[in-house]
Amino acid sequence: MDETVRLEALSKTYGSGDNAVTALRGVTLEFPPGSFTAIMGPSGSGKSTLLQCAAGLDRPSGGRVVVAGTDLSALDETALTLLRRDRIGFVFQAFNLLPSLTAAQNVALPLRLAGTRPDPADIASALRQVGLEERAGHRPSELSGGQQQRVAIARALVTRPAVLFADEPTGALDTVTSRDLLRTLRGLVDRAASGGTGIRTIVMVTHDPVVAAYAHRVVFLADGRVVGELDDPTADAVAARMVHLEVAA
Ligand SMILES: Nc1ncnc2c1ncn2[C@@H]1O[C@H](COP(=O)(O)OP(=O)(O)OP(=O)(O)O)[C@@H](O)[C@H]1O
Repeated sequence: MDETVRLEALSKTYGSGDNAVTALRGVTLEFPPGSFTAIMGPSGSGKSTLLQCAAGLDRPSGGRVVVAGTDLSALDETALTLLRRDRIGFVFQAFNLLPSLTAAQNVALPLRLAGTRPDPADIASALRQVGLEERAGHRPSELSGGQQQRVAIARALVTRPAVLFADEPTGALDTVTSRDLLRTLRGLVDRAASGGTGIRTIVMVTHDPVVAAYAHRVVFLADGRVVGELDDPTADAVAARMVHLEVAA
């Protein structure tokens, strides 16, 4: 199956009449399997809105989102919930782990919620992918911030989603921990691209050029439009583009 995520002429307007705010204005993008893309742009440029619509958490006002061959706009709420559960992973700045559960139990949660009996081998595999198999029995309070975020990523991976969406996943982490986590994310995509199992596509929103430089490609948004792309980005090149965008905004 073609697992590419496609955004086709995506638009989003919040509110109506005098209060209407247009957040996206005809965004067309593709996120093919094996790609790790960072979305950047000035505050208010539409980054989070793009991620929410692409992940099926919010409905666009116009255009289409196609995830692994399925047009999200054609789905009712139940079908959309199932597709999100089975095909899409999310990681946010706040880790949202349940404090009373161990790392392994937190990772198993999406499977339990889906009514499946978790296979311990799958839980171990998800924790191994983020380098945390030794800490399976630890509760969040016994883990560092970076380790907690790794558990959140393992939890997103356990359902084997087609794509992982991440909104500022390193926002709450220090520099060293962020770097480790980003290497892990990049490694997951690169390993899958070279024939391994695991997550094949990551789309990540960030404000930080250093974070964006871990991606294969950076897409720049301004005022709800795609205004540029950079392949094999360096932090300096991303920062230079951002200065232009901030000045123009
Ligand atoms: N629920 C909402 N209701 C009304 N307007 C909204 C809503 N969510 C976002 N907006 C507006 O849509 C525009 C894009 O917002 P969005 O959060 O997508 O931008 P962003 O690039 O992620 O910003 P930031 O970098 O500050 O997080 C902004 O003008 C914002 O005020």
